[in-house]
Amino acid sequence: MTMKAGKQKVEGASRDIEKPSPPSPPAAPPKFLFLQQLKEIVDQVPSTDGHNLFICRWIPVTLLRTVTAISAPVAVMILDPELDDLSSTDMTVFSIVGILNILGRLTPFATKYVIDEFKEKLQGEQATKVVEKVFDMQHGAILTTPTGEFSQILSKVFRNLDVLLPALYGDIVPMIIETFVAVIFISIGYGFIGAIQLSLFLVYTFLSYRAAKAKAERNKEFMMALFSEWGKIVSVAGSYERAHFFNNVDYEVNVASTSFEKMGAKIRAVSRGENKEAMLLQTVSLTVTAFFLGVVLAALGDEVGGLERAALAFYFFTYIGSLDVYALGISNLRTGVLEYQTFNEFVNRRSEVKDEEGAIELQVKENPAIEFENVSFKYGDKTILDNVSFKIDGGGCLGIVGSSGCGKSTIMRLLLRFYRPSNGVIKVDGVDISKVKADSLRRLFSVVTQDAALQNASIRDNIGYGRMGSSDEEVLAAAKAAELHLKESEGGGGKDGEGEENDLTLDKICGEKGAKLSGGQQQRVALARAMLKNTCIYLLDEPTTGLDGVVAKKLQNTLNGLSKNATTITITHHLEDLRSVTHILYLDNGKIVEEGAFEELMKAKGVFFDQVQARR
Ligand SMILES: Nc1ncnc2c1ncn2[C@@H]1O[C@H](COP(=O)(O)OP(=O)(O)OP(=O)(O)O)[C@@H](O)[C@H]1O
Repeated sequence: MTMKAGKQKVEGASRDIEKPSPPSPPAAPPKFLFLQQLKEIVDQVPSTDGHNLFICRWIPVTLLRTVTAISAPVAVMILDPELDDLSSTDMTVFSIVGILNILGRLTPFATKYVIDEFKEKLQGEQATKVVEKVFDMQHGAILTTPTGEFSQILSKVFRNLDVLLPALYGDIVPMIIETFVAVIFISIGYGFIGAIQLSLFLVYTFLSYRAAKAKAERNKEFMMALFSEWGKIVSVAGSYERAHFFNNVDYEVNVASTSFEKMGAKIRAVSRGENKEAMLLQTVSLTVTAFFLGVVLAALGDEVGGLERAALAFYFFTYIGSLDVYALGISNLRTGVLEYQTFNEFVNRRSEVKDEEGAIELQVKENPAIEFENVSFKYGDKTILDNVSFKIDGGGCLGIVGSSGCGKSTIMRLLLRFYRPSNGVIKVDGVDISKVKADSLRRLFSVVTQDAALQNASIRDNIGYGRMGSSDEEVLAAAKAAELHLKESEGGGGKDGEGEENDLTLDKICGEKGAKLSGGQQQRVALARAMLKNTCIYLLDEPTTGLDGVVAKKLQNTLNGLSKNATTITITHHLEDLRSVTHILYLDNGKIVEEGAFEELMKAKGVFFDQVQARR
């Protein structure tokens, strides 16, 4: 590969001065957000496997509940019986009403059973959607969220359906159906009483909703505190070695116990507030509703007989009992929707680098060229890359060096399109990467980063992750290429470094984040994974970190050999490793301050030369 001198810009002459954009005012919450979110949740239901069966079971159970609830007053209204002269028809109908009322007591259990079975399916589906959303999030947002906080958010949305579905399908919708059916019958039989019942129901619903909203807002406050405090508590597990290295066990315990205390204080504050407002509002409105219905019954005209009065009283008595459960359902629904909203706020920090409309598949026939044209990038207001331009011809090998934090890895992230440059264009094989499908772009890269990011699975699975469905022979060949000698490999293997025996096999479990392997072994598994993918662009960010000298040297030879078959970018602090690369960029403060081949830079006796000398 040859670097074209004319294309290389050491310093951009016409650099855009990027001013921080003024903070935008907070967006007003959309109107009827609750209903929108509820619709979003309910809309998911029909897509769920088993939905039709659920509806088939739920409808009869709900109808039974409605029929049961209104059976007594409707029977009396239709039959108009005389208390001291009951006919055999009256007796039969009243027996049926009695049986219905006994069955009616069982409907909450039946509803729960029907919902539970369906909920499991929906939870499974929703969990999948949740994880898909996570992979659609902003790179920075996901990386900077503590694991403990993240796990809380995920578990909350999963548990959320436990509350939400029974509230909606078990308490609220059946109560609304029951009320409207009852109001129709009672209006037919007693005129104004139906209208009064409907008005009281609507007012009660409104007040319960307000109480539920206040409670949910407080719960949200609690939830946010819980997420971040829980994140701190969970991080204690990861502090084991650090705490002992620095004799800071007391400090770590204190961090966790302070978080527990803060959570406890939040719980107390939330429940105190709840008692004061929400519960008071709900209790008062229930009492007022009961009182008015009582007054209405007492005010019925003389033409309404004792049996009718008793049937109506019985109905309103049980109805008021159901109202209490209904209010609890509203409260649970409001909380459930708010939790869903909180989760959405988290995952909706979507990647800004989505595929554009009409994005094309990037297809390359041979090793592609890579080009940065006047690329600038900021994290927030902080400029990380400032007008960077370079080009690697197809099959070329570029080394990127520079002080820590100068923006080397950022170049890699921009190339993989995790972020969008604030200025400039990045091209792969001559195509602007913002115009292509991200999947087709990423398919071209084999990546090794400083963090091996291993799964808690076998070495076979970890290497095989590079190309799913690979055979053991292919996995072993990749391991060998990465200087990871497994026992199953040809010639006995099982040797590390200068021939030290190891116990590595394909079945060896790597542990959480590779904890059961040494740092160097983790790094070689990560390399083998990339080598198994074996694509036309290799991105190597400190690929020999953590390796002993002999293995590092062998591996470096292998990596140097890669450049014959791929376009390669190597980021490293080991400057001597860059002797064979075709071109080196020296970055400082987001700018290219020196560039050229190794020997050219040594002759120039600039910063690169100083760094090489300092390391000798
Ligand atoms: N997600 C992020 N949000 C905000 N700033 C970030 C983020 N990631 C990195 N940075 C900042 O961007 C700058 C460049 O980071 P980058 O990882 O590119 O450095 P680097 O040159 O690869 O460093 P090193 O050699 O230490 O790996 C650093 O100052 C870092 O603090």
